[in-house]
Amino acid sequence: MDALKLLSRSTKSRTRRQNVPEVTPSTGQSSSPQLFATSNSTSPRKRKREEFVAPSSTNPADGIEFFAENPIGLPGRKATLEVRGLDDAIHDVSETSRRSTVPTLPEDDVRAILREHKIKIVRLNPEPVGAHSKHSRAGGRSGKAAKPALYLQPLQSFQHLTDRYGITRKLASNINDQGYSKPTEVQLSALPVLLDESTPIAQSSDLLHAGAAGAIDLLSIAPTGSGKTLAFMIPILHGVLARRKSDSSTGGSASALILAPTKELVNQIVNEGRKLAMGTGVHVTQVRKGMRLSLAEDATDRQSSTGEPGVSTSEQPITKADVLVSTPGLLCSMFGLGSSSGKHETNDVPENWAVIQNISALSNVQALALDEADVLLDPLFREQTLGIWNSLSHSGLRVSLWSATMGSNIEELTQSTIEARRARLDTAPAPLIRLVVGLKDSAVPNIEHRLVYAATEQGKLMGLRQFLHPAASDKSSATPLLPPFLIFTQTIERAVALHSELLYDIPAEAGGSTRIAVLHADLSDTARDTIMTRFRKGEIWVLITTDLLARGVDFRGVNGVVNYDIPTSSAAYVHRVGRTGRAGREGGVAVTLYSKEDIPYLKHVANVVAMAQKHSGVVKSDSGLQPWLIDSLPKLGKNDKQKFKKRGVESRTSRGEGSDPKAARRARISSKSGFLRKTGNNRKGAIEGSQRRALLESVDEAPAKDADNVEFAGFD
Ligand SMILES: Nc1ncnc2c1ncn2[C@@H]1O[C@H](COP(=O)(O)OP(=O)(O)OP(=O)(O)O)[C@@H](O)[C@H]1O
Repeated sequence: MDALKLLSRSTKSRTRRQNVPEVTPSTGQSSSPQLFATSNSTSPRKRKREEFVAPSSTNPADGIEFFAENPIGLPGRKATLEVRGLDDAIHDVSETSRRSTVPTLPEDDVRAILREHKIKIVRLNPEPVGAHSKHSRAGGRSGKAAKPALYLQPLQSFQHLTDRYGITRKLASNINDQGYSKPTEVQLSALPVLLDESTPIAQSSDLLHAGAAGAIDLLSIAPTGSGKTLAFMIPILHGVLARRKSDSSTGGSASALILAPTKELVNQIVNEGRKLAMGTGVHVTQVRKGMRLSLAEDATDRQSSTGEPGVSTSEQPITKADVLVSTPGLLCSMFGLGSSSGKHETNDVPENWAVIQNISALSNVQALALDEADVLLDPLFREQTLGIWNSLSHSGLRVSLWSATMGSNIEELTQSTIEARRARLDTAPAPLIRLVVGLKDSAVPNIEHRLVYAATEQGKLMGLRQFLHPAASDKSSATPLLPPFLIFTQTIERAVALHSELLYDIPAEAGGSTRIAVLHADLSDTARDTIMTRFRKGEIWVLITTDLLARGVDFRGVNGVVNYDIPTSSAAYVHRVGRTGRAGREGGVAVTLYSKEDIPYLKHVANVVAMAQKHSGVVKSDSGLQPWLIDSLPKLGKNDKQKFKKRGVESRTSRGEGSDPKAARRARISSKSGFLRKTGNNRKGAIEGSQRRALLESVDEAPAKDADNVEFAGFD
């Protein structure tokens, strides 16, 4: 059954659909956006009859009832909590009466909920001894001692955002309008950490000393597609509104900054932010070249004398921005931040950076969120990201880092950056919290992984074509790879080559070559935007790309991901395949094609797949991952691993063409075999040779033929 033909069918042809599921991941909503809620969660301990019964003891099969309100009600609590929270004017409600509407769960229940959802929260930096003395230190890097877990009240329902955390009515109704009914794991745990001013950590002595209860720094590691954007966007918008209310003098200048590694992701964050901020008066602004920003009032005088770039001048219109969203590169070029020392490879704070200059337009930034933080702090972006971070001069700056994968080196770098900045600015320490949802560095459990051995490059191409046009005789029980899907290659050149190979594979009646596109960093911004829009609209069915789209980009309806070239690290695999199976949707398929050349590098992928299968409890016979395979795959040494992470399979790069031209030729994406290519080249050479000869002969004859007609042009 050809899935592409099937998609292009008109209403007349309704035959033979038996192989294709009626409901694919691209259609409709998932039943639950939560990844780890089990169907038979029970109350963690027996209770006395009159005692408050935690929602976790209700039948979770009832979906959202898992977090249903206490039906019995305790004295002073409302028995039921309708959606009325969204209609109440929150600011009229006193703190006490607000809190009284939301039951507080006993610690045992909190533990049970966090355990069930596989959430672990710890404080990384120890609480300073004698925090009341002005210069007490936060303790720098964490010691090796085990960190005790923190058990904070989870966000049981989005309605509690107003009732418990004082989110404005408009912001709450915007969340409601997005159709989010139940918080995902990262939301139910991170939102209270970031919003609640009454938690034990928020009340810790160092924070009270800083006069900033509720302010913490956060490292959040949660699976792909688990709703991290909402988890950092709500506190950011809430913070902007709260600051506006308490201090109108800095109005108009950005008080929050979100950094993300790619333009596509920045675009997406801005869209999400704008939907949430609608009607609140908060401006979520994407940084663009040549943009002029307004300043915090206290910085205006300074700026007018220095003529700092990127900020407002009398000739330029000012762009209003409360929340700025940007890639690090764009922001650096806007403010002329940079270094002459080349890429920053170590984990230290860049002392020699041309940094540590105060940027007036960013002097009011009090919240910094790093989305895909491990990439932003990877050597490629590290210098720019740390430069921006260190240039934010507000003493109350709080930072949150978000990703599905984060190594211990990123944790250490975060801690040392926070500590160095604190020492430089002489600010009070704040708790640094680490929140982990699920298993660190693992793929989401709700997608089906397949490893397919294709022997050679041509085998990979044939394998891919098989997915595009599965034979009618293929009775395999495997979930078919239905469009729309993404194909990842190692380099831009390979993406372009694969695109031209597959361009005419989709039948004309299905839309032909318009259904397939390639997206990479060499395209213009407009072309990239157009392709993204067409893919989101469903006009493009197969999108070939590089790792540019591996991170953060949310295409709700993507049914599958094909790793045409093997990803260069386990984190890269986790993120690539995480483009499907988002928000708990079932049915996404991740196929990794590998050739003989890939075998030395396959182990990291095989390990992630094995782990995902173990945790989902589903091992399909056609997954291509037999236990013997994992055992027999070679393990890469540290140096080779780093080299592979940086360059990928060398024969697929331009460097490989120089070092091993034969291997590079073999690695070329082409459906023709080496023999056919050689014969073709010989024939082409012969034709060119005969054309050249014919041309020479005609040139020799020409003067004789045309001698009579030629004008005399004088002697040279
Ligand atoms: N509470 C919720 N209920 C249902 N859907 C949600 C909820 N929160 C977020 N989503 C949806 O989940 C999808 C993934 O969200 P998001 O892009 O924020 O994930 P992410 O964790 O940032 O993923 P990645 O690690 O790939 O960047 C989006 O389509 C979003 O609209």
